[in-house]
Amino acid sequence: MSLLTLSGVAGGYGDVDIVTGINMHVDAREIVTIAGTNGAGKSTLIKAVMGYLPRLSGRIEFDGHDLRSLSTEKRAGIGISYVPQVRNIFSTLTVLENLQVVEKVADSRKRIAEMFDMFPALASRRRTQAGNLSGGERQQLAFARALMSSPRLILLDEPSAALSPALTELVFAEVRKLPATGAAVLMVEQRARQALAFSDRGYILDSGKIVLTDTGSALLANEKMAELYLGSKPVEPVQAS
Ligand SMILES: Nc1ncnc2c1ncn2[C@@H]1O[C@H](COP(=O)(O)OP(=O)(O)OP(=O)(O)O)[C@@H](O)[C@H]1O
Repeated sequence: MSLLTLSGVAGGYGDVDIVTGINMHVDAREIVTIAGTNGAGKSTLIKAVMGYLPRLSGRIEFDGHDLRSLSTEKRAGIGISYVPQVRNIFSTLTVLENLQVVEKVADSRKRIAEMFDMFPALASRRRTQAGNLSGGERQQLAFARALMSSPRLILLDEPSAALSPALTELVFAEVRKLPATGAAVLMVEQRARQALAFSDRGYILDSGKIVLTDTGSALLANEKMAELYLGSKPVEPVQAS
């Protein structure tokens, strides 16, 4: 049985459904990327899993729980963490305080020490106000906050948003480490080619519907679809002769 299963999910913010007929799953410790056109409903889909959609139909199950019967807080309590695209840290608090304020952590001091082991850049900046961190460090802090509760599923909404190519590499390297902590990852990413290269599987969304799903490598190998939905191939650097 999958860790997360969506069956016939539809929903939106007003009268009109933004996503429809969604069937998808995420297995334990998998990395799954949702890619697709702008406005296709990618972020809407992960908001549905966390309970942020005002209108929803269909079934969402997580580890045997019917998620729709649970509040967002209860979903967090059973092992789901969500890292939104913006406002995912408290800028006026220090790095350490950002970790200390995460609620419902069994042994907060121990877990903070583990987070500092996992993210050494944060350890050395523990007294720094989070608003003064670099973009990459902020994203690491957002991940560390999400990991404090030892989740089994982390929902990431565009972790590379607003980051330079170099910082994107760094943040993606951190994403790749998440399964080793026991968490599966369901991620929305604009830099879809890069993300699918290290994802176990992916779903391509167009106008609120899944149009294709396969392993990350198979989606990248499907040149026609990749060109259509994943943007142009990055230009290879020219070798000096
Ligand atoms: N809070 C909201 N209230 C009303 N409509 C919304 C809300 N959030 C998103 N939408 C609309 O839902 C549609 C899908 O948005 P969503 O953010 O899920 O798309 P996306 O695929 O993640 O897009 P992008 O790649 O451009 O971020 C868009 O038309 C958007 O305007």
